[in-house]
Amino acid sequence: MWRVLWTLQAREAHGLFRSCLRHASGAPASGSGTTIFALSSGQGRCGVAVIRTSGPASGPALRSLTAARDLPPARSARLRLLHDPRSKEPLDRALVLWFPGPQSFTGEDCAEFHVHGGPAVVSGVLQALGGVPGLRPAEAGEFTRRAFAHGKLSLTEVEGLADLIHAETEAQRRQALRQLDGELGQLCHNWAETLTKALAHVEAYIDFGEDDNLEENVLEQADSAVRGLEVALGAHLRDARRGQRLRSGAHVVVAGPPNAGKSSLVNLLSRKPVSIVSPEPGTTRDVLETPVDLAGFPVLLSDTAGLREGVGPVEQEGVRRARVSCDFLDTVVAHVGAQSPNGSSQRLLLVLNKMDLLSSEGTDLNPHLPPHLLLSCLTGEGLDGLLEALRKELAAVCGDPFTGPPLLTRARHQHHLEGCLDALGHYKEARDLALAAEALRIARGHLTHLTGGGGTEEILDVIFRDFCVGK
Ligand SMILES: Nc1nc2c(ncn2[C@@H]2O[C@H](COP(=O)(O)OP(=O)(O)OP(=O)(O)O)[C@@H](O)[C@H]2O)c(=O)[nH]1
Repeated sequence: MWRVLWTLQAREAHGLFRSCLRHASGAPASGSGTTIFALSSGQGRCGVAVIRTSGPASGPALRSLTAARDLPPARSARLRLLHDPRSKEPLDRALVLWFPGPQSFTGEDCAEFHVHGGPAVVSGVLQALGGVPGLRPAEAGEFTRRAFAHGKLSLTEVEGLADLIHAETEAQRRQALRQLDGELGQLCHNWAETLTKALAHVEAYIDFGEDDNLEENVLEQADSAVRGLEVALGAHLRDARRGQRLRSGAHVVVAGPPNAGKSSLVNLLSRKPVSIVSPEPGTTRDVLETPVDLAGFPVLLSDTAGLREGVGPVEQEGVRRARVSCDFLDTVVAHVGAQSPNGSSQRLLLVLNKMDLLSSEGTDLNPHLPPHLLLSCLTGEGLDGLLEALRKELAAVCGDPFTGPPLLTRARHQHHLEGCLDALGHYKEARDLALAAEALRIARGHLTHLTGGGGTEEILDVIFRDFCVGK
């Protein structure tokens, strides 16, 4: 009796999860409603431009522009002459594709027109589509929103897709792709299933506590599942800000004494003349920031004024700003020169520049220096070693998207995991089983919300705002 009860609950939970996904955006669950169209490739002159449609009038639109009675075979490219259905004006010779729903990106009937990428061709085809009854231009992110509404993507996958479109470095791309592949969503789904089982155990005990047919130790099994989940959530929350840093970029500050070669290093790492380099000490007076891709990680690199005392008010202000930069959270400080920057509690890489000026025996190096790297900005010697050391520091600060577990990439994820953990705490403290079961339901609700179930319109609006028209 107990096993049957559990199976039903697990199925119900799964069905509920899928229907929450469908209803979360308020969009229709089937291919009814309007048909949208947009240029899905980038703006501007290009070899090939892709125009997509999604919705029930996709088939009629495709037939109309190709002046054909039949649609091309599903998911197979065909070369067709496109016409404006109203003026009969030929527009282009293009590849067309037909994706009948639900086996399409959005889950609806979709068509694609791969046209030559000249602005006149693109605008001609868009105008022709605008003249087909039932079609209207798509809004930003509307294709993806429809995919979400039809359960084709979970919310974490939608976020992964948005991140992939915006990814500028290899590590960002890797993290986004993993999220788009559903790793984070799957993890949450597994955790939610663990809670569904634990909840089923508790409810079974409430209903059939004294029943001989009830499996033994059901409450202990629920307790042990909750303990395991607490450990797993705790581990992810300890890493919580890494994934967010990987999305937004880590901060690397180059600090040190005047004339050490800080600006030379910033220019070398960013491969552009960001800062003025001069033999005169005290050249850099302010904090100069530039975004760079360091070993695949997105980084905001800061050049700073040389740290020294007894200088005029302007340079003193520069020194103060340099120290403030070093004190930012999540900062890696590449300190060029022999002393540690005062007051910095951040991760520190000590780099000794101008190694080309050292004697070949290295006898002019202080033997009591802490661990350091040698570099010459002039010759480039030691640069590979510095980049590798920075890669390791950044992987520690941002998480490693190549080998590590799926990262939490948004404050929203952190919020729901904290809420889930909090509810598990209430479960343990609950004085009766009904309250314990309710705490498990709340905990599971947080995980469901994380992947998009029961999401509110406002959250969806924020997430879909990241998309461009045509995606
Ligand atoms: N020989 C040698 N000279 C270097 C090297 N790196 C930088 N320099 C020179 O050192 C001088 C100072 O370089 P900067 O990069 O302006 O030094 P800085 O630390 O930014 O200086 P401040 O603005 O005073 O803080 C310049 O003349 C550079 O050409 C190096 O590796 N070897």
